[in-house]
Amino acid sequence: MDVAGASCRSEASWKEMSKEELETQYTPSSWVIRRGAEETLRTYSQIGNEATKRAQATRGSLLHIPYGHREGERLDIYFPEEESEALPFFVFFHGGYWQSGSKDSSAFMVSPLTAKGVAVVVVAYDIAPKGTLDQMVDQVTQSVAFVQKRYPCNEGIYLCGHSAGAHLAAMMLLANWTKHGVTPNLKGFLLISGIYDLEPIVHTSQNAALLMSVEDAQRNSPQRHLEVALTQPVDPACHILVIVGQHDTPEYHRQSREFYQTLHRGGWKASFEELDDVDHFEIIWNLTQKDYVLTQMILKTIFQES
Ligand SMILES: N[C@@H](CC(=O)c1ccccc1NC=O)C(=O)O
Repeated sequence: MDVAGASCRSEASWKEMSKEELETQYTPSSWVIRRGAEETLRTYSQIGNEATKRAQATRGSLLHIPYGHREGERLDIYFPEEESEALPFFVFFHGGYWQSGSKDSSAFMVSPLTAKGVAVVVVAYDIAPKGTLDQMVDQVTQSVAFVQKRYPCNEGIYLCGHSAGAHLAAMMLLANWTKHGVTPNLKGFLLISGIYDLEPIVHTSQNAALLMSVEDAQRNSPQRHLEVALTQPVDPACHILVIVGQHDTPEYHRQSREFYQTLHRGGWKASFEELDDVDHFEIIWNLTQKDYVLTQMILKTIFQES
């Protein structure tokens, strides 16, 4: 199958969907299989809250640290037992369609990662309606620059995001670091159940809070920019894992697959993983478990790379 043809066909496919179908495709909780949609969303918040409380009670941390001048520009850092500044830093951007979620309920992976000597940074950004997509992307860029400036001896910065947070992490592949006066030591990207082309979202109910125009969506779509990018502002040796759950929606599968293909064609060191038998929410809440396949993949990415 010729690749250009494939991407045209799939782009046409969301454009041809009814409003209802598009809405369902961009509602991950409609596709969960083990519990109802509401129970899933409740369980997700509950596990996130509990993991965060546990992380704060059991790990050395620096909480609510400003990385910029605005009130919402804060992050939490959780440390391994043995404190050092020469650590790998795993930086997490939460999901919630750029309009829900918070750092205070997103420290899912702190326990298993800090146990292996990784510092975990959980970033807050101004969600809609307070923040626009452009502002969120700028805030996330600032947060990464902040980590590099504060920990110049870090042993690598690994950016991870979930869903809307994976979009924000992916936008860092296009960031203009010179504007921020620092080049972060980016060693890996873990993009979990993400959205890389924002245009379909404009036509869903999610846009009531986001108020994106088609131009805003296009400007903030890494899928669009990387297809035509001439330069790679991040070291091309940096490993990018594009990950999707078996029970993510077909549109989320398409977006992840196409983003991976674009990275691969662009010469990035990218891989694609579909994780068995997990939905959009379990894929993250399972990160509380040290034996979960994705926890192990993250550790392998951090420790088996030169
Ligand atoms: N309203 C969405 C919620 C959702 O997509 C979501 C919720 C928490 C964390 C991430 C999410 N998805 C993308 O950012 C749903 O019901 O599936």
